Amino acid sequence: MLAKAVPRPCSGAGRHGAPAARLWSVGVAGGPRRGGAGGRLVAADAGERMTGSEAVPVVAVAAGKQPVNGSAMADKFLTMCNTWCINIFVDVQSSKPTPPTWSLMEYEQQPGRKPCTDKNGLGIDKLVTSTVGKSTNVLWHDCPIGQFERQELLNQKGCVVWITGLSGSGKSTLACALSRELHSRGHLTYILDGDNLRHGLNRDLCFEAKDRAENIRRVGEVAKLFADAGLICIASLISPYRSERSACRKLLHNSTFIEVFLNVPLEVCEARDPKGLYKLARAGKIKGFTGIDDPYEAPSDCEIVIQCKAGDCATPKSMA
Ligand SMILES: Nc1ncnc2c1ncn2[C@@H]1O[C@H](COP(=O)(O)OS(=O)(=O)O)[C@@H](OP(=O)(O)O)[C@H]1O
Ligand SMILES: Nc1ncnc2c1ncn2[C@@H]1O[C@H](COP(=O)(O)OP(=O)(O)O)[C@@H](O)[C@H]1O
Repeated sequence: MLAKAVPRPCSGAGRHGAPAARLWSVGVAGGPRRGGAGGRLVAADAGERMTGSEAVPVVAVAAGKQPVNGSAMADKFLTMCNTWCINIFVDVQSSKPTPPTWSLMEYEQQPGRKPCTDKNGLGIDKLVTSTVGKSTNVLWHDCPIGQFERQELLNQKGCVVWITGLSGSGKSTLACALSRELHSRGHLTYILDGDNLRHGLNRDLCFEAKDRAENIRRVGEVAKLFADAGLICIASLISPYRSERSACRKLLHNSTFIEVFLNVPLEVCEARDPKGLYKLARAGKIKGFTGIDDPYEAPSDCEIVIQCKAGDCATPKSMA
């Protein structure tokens, strides 16, 4: 269990006699991998400044204008970072009776990274924001618990298995079989099924080319998050366009995107037609149906091809 926050002076308090600012330093229990504060929580009104070099490695810098509760802040970070040290410096005008609420500006956790200090040495850096797509002034917030730690916890490597193929080719069936197989071997998986996602996240999209492209892009981004979470993410959607599939691949590290082409001829899919959609498409009641009057670009360089001809189709279990 994590220790409750016990306010007490931090290690650097009183050494420098810097008068202008009050400082809140919160040290969180050091962990085995990264070294740190020595396994004890310290949440202290230090009474004066302390520089990063005096403390355990500085990993966070914070500043703000509202009142803060040091213990709550420490608790919050204990929850977040219970495996190694995190120090948070909040600069306070000494005239104010209570320290301010912090707002995380920047943190660093990698050895050798430059500590966050401003020219006054208050441990406050300039905000570095960027423009990403249509979002301006956005800042990436990181957390010391990353993919590596999650993967260690789960004892597996996060990755994406991307199943592409015509409607009726067996994508969902294969995704379920694979999930079941991996689950039985103790692996955590999650399926992102095109049809299912169109009931929620992608309900605003239709089957026009630009909407399909957006559909694939979103699923790629979500799949990336699941892989980052340490899961084996199985994405199963038609994803008919090569360029969009390739863009999804680029979102992930090498070898963590496994593209599986369920190569089932249109005639076989059409003969199966479990939802009667091919029939409707042939009757002109569904426009732009993949394989009928909308393109499917077969992968040319995917990791796995599962060939399935009429009357010669492996069982989903053996495919998995
Ligand atoms: N016009 C058209 N073309 C193809 N498919 C259609 C269409 N309209 C509806 N459906 C149903 O939607 C499912 C495909 O959704 P996806 O999100 O996988 O498609 S895509 O990747 O955006 O192309 C697909 O599910 P699956 O049969 O599981 O592939 C169909 O049930
Ligand atoms: N390996 C297989 N062999 C024979 N039939 C299959 C196989 N995989 C799936 N099917 C059948 O094909 C139909 C379409 O499967 P489904 O998984 O819904 O495809 P998709 O998700 O690509 O539309 C279903 O009726 C399913 O039972």
